[in-house]
Amino acid sequence: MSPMRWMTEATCGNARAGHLHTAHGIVPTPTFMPVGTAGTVKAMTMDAVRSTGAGIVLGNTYHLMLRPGAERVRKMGGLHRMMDWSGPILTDSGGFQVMSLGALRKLDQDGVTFNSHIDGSKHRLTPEISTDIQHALDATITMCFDECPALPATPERIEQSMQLSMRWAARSREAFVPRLGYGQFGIVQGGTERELRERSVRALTDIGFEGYAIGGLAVGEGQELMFSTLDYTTPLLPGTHARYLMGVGTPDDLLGAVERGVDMFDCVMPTRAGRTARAYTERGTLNMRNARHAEDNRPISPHCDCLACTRHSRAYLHHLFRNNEILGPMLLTWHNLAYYQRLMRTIRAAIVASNLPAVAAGLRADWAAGDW
Ligand SMILES: CNc1nc2cc3c(=O)[nH]c(N)nc3c(CC[C@H]3O[C@@H](OC)[C@H](OC)[C@@H]3OC)c2[nH]1
Ligand SMILES: [Zn+2]
Repeated sequence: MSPMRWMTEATCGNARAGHLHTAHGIVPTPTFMPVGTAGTVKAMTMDAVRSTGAGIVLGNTYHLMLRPGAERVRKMGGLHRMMDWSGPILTDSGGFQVMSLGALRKLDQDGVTFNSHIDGSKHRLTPEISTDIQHALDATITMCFDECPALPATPERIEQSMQLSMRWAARSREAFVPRLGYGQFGIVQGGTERELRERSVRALTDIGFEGYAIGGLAVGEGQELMFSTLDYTTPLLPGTHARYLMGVGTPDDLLGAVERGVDMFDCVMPTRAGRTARAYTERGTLNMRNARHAEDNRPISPHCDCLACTRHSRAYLHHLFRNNEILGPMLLTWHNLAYYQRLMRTIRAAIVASNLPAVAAGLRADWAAGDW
């Protein structure tokens, strides 16, 4: 087993197709990583997750340290064992959740003290504590402990926050226990300020990581500002390492970010939409609660091999959601994740065949065409 590394297979413009080699298997990129925040991809068995073709799933330090606790996960054999997932797991470092979930929190130069949103108990996260927790979880990919400032924010606030995150990145790297096939990703910060992004990339590449994430985006800045930030940030990152855009996004976001050189993604949209009756398809999204589906015997998508599309109809999904049946969110989450994985395979094949521009135009035309 060699150290974790990303290998290029093909490029098409700024887009890349490659493979991420890890201790828990090789993952084709571009890849979409289902969110498994508290050690479960909500409403999905891991057999269902595997059937969609997912390569990497996510866990989260913040949620798992509160419940069941990192020490208990370690005693139970680690997250892979508990989740029944032998593939790679990427865990976020918890900083983002503390800022967005933690009821009360106090940020200082050394770390964050916060009260659990579950029972109000007091906790602390620092670069060292977060890195140790991710090690106890046996995460294949560990994320640096960072601070993601809420936008809009003044350039001064973003500069202060980025500098703090870079100091925390160095401490996270110091605390990381290198193991063959395991890796740690640095997280680029700097908001939508070009000069700050450039300084953040330099700080992280001086430290050296197995991969690099672009953080601080998908926090309300909008797609145009996100894409323009990617336009000048991804080319600064080493071409030989995987690039991960955190918290993104819609199918249109994914396509545009792959075109700008991003390899890895995570987003709650397909799973959250699955629980709220929103279906993703090649022709845009559908609200399965809408009465127009009540007697529609067609599958959600004619191109989908998921259980909802091969065994059931739109009318049945409509019925399940109207009756608040548990099977509704199960089937629709499965379908949405299957759609996201199929979309990534389509995009990857286009890069390998060097015809991403034509395929991208076709995808965008279909999304705009509206339902069949
Ligand atoms: C939605 N927009 C969005 N922008 C983000 C930016 C950052 C960032 O700069 N630093 C860190 N550390 N995390 C970020 C995150 C959280 C991703 C996690 O959030 C969890 O999804 C709920 C999931 O945890 C399993 C995922 O794990 C990687 C972001 N999410
Ligand atoms: Zn389907």
